[in-house]
Amino acid sequence: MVAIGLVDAPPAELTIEDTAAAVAELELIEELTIEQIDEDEAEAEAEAAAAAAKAAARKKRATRKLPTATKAPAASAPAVLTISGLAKSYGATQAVAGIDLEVRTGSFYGIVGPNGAGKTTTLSMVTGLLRPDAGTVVVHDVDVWKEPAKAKRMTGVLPDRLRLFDRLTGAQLLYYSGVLRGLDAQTVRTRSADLVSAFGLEEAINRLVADYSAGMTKKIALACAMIHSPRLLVLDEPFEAVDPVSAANLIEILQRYVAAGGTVVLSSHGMDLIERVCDSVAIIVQGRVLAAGTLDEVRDGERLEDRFVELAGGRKVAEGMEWLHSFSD
Ligand SMILES: Nc1ncnc2c1ncn2[C@@H]1O[C@H](COP(=O)(O)OP(=O)(O)OP(=O)(O)O)[C@@H](O)[C@H]1O
Repeated sequence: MVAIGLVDAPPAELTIEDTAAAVAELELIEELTIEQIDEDEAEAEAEAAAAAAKAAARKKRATRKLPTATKAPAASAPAVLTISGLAKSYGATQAVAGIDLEVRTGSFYGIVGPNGAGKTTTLSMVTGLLRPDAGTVVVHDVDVWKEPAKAKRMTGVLPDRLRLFDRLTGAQLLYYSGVLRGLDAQTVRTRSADLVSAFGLEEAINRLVADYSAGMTKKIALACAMIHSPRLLVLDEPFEAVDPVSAANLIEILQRYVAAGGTVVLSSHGMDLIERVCDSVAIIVQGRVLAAGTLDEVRDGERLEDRFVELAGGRKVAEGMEWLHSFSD
């Protein structure tokens, strides 16, 4: 092997073969260097393209017109619901790890969070269905866990796992819910008729609730939660399994209720829906509130979904699972 440096100043005894070998080696090195440069350039280009794409996405997000947020109640509006230091563990699982929230009268308040974030556990403690390990819940100056009966009269609840007396017909269930809340029979009948028509349950109302579809069950449960015209409605996933027309009806009913001074707290995975109807929102992740306030404060110039994904730890890149594409039949 001939040293490359010798090519520049070939000694007198250098043979033609040696010179040819040195030139070939030089050419090879040049080729490799060009390849390396090409690779580096490609890498730099890819990096620049990725940075440009990110910047463009950021610019697009910044210039994209966000859905207009509904006006939140004034900061001076009285609180209808105050949650302080709420915590709950199931054995070793800490479901709710010290939640503080304030919901003002006349607010349409959305609670969002990934699966298992602690939303249902929180709402169950708020509505007197699950005793907290620590913390307090106050509804209109009434401590839910000190005076549960009084607090429950002011609250309408749509729990997550619907446990209804489903061997009753829809009409019987509504009647039962009304009289249980202290309404007289005539008032229950009048309100039942309004609710049945608002939810489009006319055809089903005399059938057993056990035979209802998932969406119909949700609607009758919602009607039961509203029949005593509570000050506060706490609804866990109210739109899950509900068709778009019924959902639009329901939103209108809830918006009118809020406009008249009622307050709605609902959990949902539908970011667009929350953005469209709620004036305030809390993002709960791993049992803690990571952001809460008016919709504009929380989304901070981004879409709520982007903000949510950011706070919830970003998207996971799906790797592996190649077996899913091998189609075993
Ligand atoms: N009855 C229970 N026993 C034991 N662990 C529970 C129970 N209920 C909830 N958990 C746990 O508590 C955590 C919070 O659950 P929770 O149902 O409150 O979450 P979530 O935010 O409502 O979820 P999702 O969006 O999936 O409905 C999860 O880790 C869940 O596994």
